[in-house]
Amino acid sequence: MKNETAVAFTGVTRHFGPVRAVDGIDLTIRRGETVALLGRNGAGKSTTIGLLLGLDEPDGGEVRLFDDTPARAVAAGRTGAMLQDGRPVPRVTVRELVTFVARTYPEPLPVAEALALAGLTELAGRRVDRLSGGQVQRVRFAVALAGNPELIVLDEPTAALDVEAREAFWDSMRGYARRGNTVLFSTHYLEEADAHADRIVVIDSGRVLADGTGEELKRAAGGSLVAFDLAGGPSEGLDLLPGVTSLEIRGDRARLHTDDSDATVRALAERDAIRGLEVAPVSLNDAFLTLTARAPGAHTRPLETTR
Ligand SMILES: Nc1ncnc2c1ncn2[C@@H]1O[C@H](COP(=O)(O)OP(=O)(O)OP(=O)(O)O)[C@@H](O)[C@H]1O
Repeated sequence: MKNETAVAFTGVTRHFGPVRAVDGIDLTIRRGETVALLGRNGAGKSTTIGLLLGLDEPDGGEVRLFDDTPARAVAAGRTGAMLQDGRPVPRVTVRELVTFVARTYPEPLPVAEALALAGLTELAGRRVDRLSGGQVQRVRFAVALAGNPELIVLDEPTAALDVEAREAFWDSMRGYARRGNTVLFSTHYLEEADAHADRIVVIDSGRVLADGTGEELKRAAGGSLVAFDLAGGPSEGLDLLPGVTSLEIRGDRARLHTDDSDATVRALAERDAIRGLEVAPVSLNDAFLTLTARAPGAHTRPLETTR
């Protein structure tokens, strides 16, 4: 039977002196999934990606790509990558560059197809050093696709792109994913992770804090936010109301995180504490902050590992 696992991290660690850049990561990505690696600066995303691509070796644990070593999977063209480095662009045309790279792989994608997937057909004859930032990023995407990889790894692919270029980029990425391929991308942008990934893996301090869909993450971080005016009333006991997971008082306004907003609102109504009542689902932004705020030093259990 065909192995359904594209990426497998088992107990992977990578320390740089006292810095635990990757601190015991277990992660499995199935073929065909689009996964976002979400974390703030220094969370360990790039180190994780470097280990995944065999650019660096773990101190402990094991990384497997398609049940093989990362180095062999990359050399065979099964994995393509777009990393953060800003190499100077050569004075060749887009088509020449992609053709050159494609020839280094055993079973490359036809160049016209790589160009089309990256949205570069019209720009194929243009010199690479005469392109805009967004266009250069698409060239880098085409280069990553050249070997016809089953898995593509993108380290903050849309950093420094404007909204339009970003949308164009994600369109290309989805086109590639729709062919049944696997995508792993890292980002600081919560909205991007939610909009473009089937699954979000939140990492902080080199550990997986949460793993699930955007919806699951929001639920795990406390499903809804219920806010109301205290209007001089007491705040004691609010944190003990049904469903409430945390309480925050800002001036005269109370904000309750709850995983059962109906029960919380009923209890507030009984206390006659519903002035200026507002009930909203937790935004992914709030969920992310809640998750990472729990992080410092603590060995937080992954909140949702359902696969
Ligand atoms: N070669 C290295 N030598 C020493 N420390 C390193 C090295 N590479 C990474 N680190 C440290 O490991 C931690 C994780 O870094 P990493 O680059 O993986 O984070 P990141 O999540 O990719 O951050 P960013 O979003 O800023 O790119 C950081 O504290 C970083 O300073």
